[in-house]
Amino acid sequence: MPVVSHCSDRDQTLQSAYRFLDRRLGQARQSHQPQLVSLSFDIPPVDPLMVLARLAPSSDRHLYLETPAAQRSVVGFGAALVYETAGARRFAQARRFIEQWRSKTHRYSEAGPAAALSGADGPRFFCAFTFFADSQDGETAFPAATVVLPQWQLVRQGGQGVLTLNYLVTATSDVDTIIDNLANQLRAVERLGTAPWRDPLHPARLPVQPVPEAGQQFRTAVDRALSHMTRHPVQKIVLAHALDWVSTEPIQPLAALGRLRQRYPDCHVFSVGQGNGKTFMGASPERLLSLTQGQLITDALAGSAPRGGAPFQDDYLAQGLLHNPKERGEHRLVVEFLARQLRSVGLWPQYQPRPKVRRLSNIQHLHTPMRARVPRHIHPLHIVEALHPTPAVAGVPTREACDQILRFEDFDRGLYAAPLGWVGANGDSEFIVGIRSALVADTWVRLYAGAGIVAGSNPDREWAEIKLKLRALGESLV
Ligand SMILES: C=C(O[C@H]1C=CC=C(C(=O)O)[C@@H]1O)C(=O)O
Repeated sequence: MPVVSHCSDRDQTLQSAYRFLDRRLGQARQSHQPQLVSLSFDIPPVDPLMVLARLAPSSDRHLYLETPAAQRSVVGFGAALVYETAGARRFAQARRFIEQWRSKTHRYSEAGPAAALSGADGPRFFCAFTFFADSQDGETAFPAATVVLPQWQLVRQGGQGVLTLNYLVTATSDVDTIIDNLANQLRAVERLGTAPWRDPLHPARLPVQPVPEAGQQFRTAVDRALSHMTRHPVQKIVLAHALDWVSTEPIQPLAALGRLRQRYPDCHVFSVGQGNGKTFMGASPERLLSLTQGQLITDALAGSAPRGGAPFQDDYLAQGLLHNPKERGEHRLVVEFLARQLRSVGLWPQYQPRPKVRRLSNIQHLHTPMRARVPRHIHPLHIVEALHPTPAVAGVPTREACDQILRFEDFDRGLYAAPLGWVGANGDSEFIVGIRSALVADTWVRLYAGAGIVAGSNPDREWAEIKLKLRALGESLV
């Protein structure tokens, strides 16, 4: 994948981008094969929500992923390539699709050397997987595996921004039009400035949110799961609850994302949509995989306690969490699973023997970050496949726990608790687990929350945890 030229003056750059595209057009005509191009340019570090608000047509596919505390974001819209599949081989098929195109991409980069070094330029293949390999009832409208190479992709890392145009040049492509569109987009991005996006129409209101019903159904499911565990060798089942709710006014996904990133700056705020009016969004504390220049980090996150009203209460609850054998056991199952799965793909995970407490605005969790060096020949999706679903969202053993989830839950998980992220041109990659999430379609919303059930779990306390999670999300949506 050769990278061509670096020059500073924009007009000059557009001219050389023109010549570059014209050569690809010649190749497409000669070979009768479409040529995938990816052109990257330095831009100011624009706010990704501003991009979604001002530049992305609502009928376009999009993916947005931001970690506010790290000042890192990626947003993409439109589609140069789309691949959808389902079934047990979906990760392998997605991997093959990405590799087939990644190796053939013609790259042009006017982004500076820092962008190249940090992998901010070049194509990023966005991926969304559902929890189960085959969708259960189709109501969530997302295929079991989707790979999209967005037409427009904006990466922000600290004070640096890069715009990338991905485009499939065919024998009938018009290079003048492509360059005009590119020049317009670059101008539009520069006009956005770097001020943070604020929703002018829908400022945060008082927390009016859907009130979860009494939870009898969930508590009964917990009872049944506990009774199943006494009779079968299943150590943990993560049961989730879906709360459907119709608002009096349409939900504004952008305003909700703005509130989520303000309230959960340490989390990974995300949104994905296919341009059909349904948006899956949330703020997940759980990173499935972050791969930067061969260094992998994954989060073991399981075991929860509420936040206290004052620092001393917070510390008291955190100490209780750290010394609670049930919560520690639940956490240990995740650590052991991740370590085993990483080893199964040839990696050597490093981690501290004792978890830390990770505090979010509304809840605290036991957390063990795990690291490993990843050789170049191991594909990020190979690791994603080995790790999904972790016992933080499924249970132990995985297969049996998933069977019980299908028995006890009465809704399709869709993208909830499943891997969502991207694979970059240089092998870097990032995937989060889509928890603390909601599916939004105009006035309709489905909120998801789950809790790990192990021997000793108390149905009332698990329901309290579910309510806490649902309320936090519901408050951000309206
Ligand atoms: C499945 C969810 O959370 C998981 C992640 C962290 C802590 C969890 C817990 O303590 O139960 C859950 O395993 C969810 O929030 O929907």
